[in-house]
Amino acid sequence: MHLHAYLRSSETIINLYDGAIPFASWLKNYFREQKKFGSRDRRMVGDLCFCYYRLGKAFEEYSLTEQLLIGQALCHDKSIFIDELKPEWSGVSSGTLKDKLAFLLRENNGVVFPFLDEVSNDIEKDAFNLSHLVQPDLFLRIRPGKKEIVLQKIQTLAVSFSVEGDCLRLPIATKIDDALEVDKEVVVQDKSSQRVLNLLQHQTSNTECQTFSAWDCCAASGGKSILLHDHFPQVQLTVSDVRESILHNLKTRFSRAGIASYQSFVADVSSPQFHLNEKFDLIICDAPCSGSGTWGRTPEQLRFFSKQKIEYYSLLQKSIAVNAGKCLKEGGQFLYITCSVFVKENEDVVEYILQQTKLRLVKQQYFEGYDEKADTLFAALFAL
Ligand SMILES: C[S@@+](CC[C@H](N)C(=O)[O-])C[C@H]1O[C@@H](n2cnc3c(N)ncnc32)[C@H](O)[C@@H]1O
Repeated sequence: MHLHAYLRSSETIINLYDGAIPFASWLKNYFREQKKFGSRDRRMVGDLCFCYYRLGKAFEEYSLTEQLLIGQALCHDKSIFIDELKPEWSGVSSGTLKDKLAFLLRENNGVVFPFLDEVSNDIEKDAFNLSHLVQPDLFLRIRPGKKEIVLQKIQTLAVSFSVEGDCLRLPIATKIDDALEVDKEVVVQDKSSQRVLNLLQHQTSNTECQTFSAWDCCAASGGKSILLHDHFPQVQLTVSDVRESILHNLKTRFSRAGIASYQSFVADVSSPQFHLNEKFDLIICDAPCSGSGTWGRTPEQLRFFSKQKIEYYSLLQKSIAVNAGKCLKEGGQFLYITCSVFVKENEDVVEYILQQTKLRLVKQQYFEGYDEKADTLFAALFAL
């Protein structure tokens, strides 16, 4: 395909996509139906679209074609589109992101993240804003006892990688499924997500050899539960989620991960009718959220997320956290987690929990990923 044809195809796609499902899944389906795109075409068009979404609404007054080109200029050091169609911009390609933005935006203020006023003051806003122009990396967590075999296998992939403890960083498009046994040897888990239970570790050091009970009340497909199990294999685990279908995924993953002993149930923990007879030593409340700390991976959200939804999530998080908190044993710990950077979903929820329950705040912090091509998470540890 010709460069102009790539641009036209990307424009068609952007005009068709409505934000209802993640763009990556939508695009996969689109390409499956449109047989004319070869693998190079898919790569080129996909890249044009993703770089366009990374701009958020910062260049809205420009035409779609211009925005596609600006996306290339900002998100890549070198792009064939710039070399061929905008050679006058080539000079800025090697500058810093800030320089590039200043050159391309002229009068505009350089804000690609649309809700900076909602972002916590603990987040370095300039760096966070600019991070959306950079594609995050792929992170794997190496499971206990698997490091040697994983590192051997990873060499066969012939890709650049780095390892920090159990955290393996790879280029985003690395195909790992053929080389590694996902969930058995490694878990696909962002770097910040891998660190989030560290808040807990020193708190639970006295239970390290004893069994203790834990409830992951918004378990989804079990990312945090597998992490917890790997930190504390003696844990007596209970998992639940409002979606039965996601618990099926969890069961499949648990079976691959070798976790056989656990309880599971479906429950809407936000409901006023929610009640559980059991109490736990540890509750992990990885609440549904805007995901605003992960939009580097889903940049279409910079355009499609509506601000009213922040309030919706905040209310949901408050009711889930307060209801779940009632199931904590005296002396137990409650870990509230989101992958959001918004005050209303984090600090405000913490305040609400303190007002509405007997929980004490031990520590709260952001796990920042915006300087290192990773996600940003928030976690608050409470004790009773
Ligand atoms: C951020 S995800 C959890 C991710 C998971 N802990 C992990 O590490 O893979 C939030 C989960 O909360 C669930 N959820 C949403 N509303 C809920 C509710 N009212 N009660 C219980 N779970 C809920 C969603 O279905 C979703 O799977």
